[in-house]
Amino acid sequence: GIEQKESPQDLVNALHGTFGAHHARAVHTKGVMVVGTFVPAKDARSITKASVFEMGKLPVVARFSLFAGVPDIPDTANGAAPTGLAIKIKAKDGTEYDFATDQHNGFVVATSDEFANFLRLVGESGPGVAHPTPLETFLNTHPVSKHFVETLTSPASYATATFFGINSFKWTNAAGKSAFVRYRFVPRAGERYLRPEELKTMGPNYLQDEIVARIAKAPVEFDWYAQIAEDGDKIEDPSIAWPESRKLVKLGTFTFDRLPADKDVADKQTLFLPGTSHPGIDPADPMLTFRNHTYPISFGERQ
Ligand code: HEM
Repeated sequence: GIEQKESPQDLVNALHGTFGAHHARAVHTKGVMVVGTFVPAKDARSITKASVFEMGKLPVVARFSLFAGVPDIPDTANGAAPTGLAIKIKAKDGTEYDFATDQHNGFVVATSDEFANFLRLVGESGPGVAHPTPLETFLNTHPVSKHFVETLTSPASYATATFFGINSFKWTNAAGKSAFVRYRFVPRAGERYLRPEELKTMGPNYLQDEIVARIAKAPVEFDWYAQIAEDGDKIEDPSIAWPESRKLVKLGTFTFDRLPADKDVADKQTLFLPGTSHPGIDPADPMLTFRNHTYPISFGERQ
């Protein structure tokens, strides 16, 4: 495995150090919750024995969010991207299947230790700091991270972005055959992102307001796919995307059709744990296990 110097609490502290201390999510703080259903696709069972794919239609809660750990950040600000989509499927046996994904195919760095370092550099490179800032110096020697920040996009709507699971899982089917997979959630509405000059014309809550208005008129749908790794694809390095030529297996469809009855209660009480094991589904990237230890710390601090 990969050695970790920084603990989950260190990462929560690093997030607060960069974005500010408050009693809300340490990152992806500004968000909007939606409610709906999941319907599995039949091909899912060819690659996993997970029972969630045998239960028919199931209830789902989900949350769209901006990246930054800043509660009132404008949807148009630097730090809003990459936006996130977290989903929880509530299975009939009480099991919860959770995902927390974002808009960029590939993480900004490879490990949780590097993420702590990156967050501190962002914190040291705010307005008024002389150029090159510590962050600029880092980016000039780290092409993968530089590519990440230079290729961030702003969706026209939360319903028109593709969201990526980024970290790898090992899936095992009923015959005992395993494959490494990464998730993606593809909008039925089609992808659309804003040009910088379009983004400038948008209001500070444009994403949040638009998704609420859209769902009031018609359901918002995403298809869930597993991208299947081939030999040589990086399993433990989430900063390296797998080639687009890799096979995609459709796993099912999410339909978000309303808001939760009490949105503030739902937001506060919901914790997504994206690195949980289930029969047929095992985390294969140490960052997933790390995330499962980190999110509950932030959850505890925001109760
Ligand atoms: C070492 C790496 C990471 C750390 C330390 C980290 C940390 C956190 C923390 C502390 C939260 C707040 C949890 C809560 O209060 O409920 C959070 C939320 C979130 N993270 Fe991460 N994260 C990491 C990697 C990732 C990656 C790779 C993705 C995308 C694939 C991601 C997507 C999200 C999303 C979408 C949320 C919001 C969940 C919600 O709406 O409740 N994170 N993260």
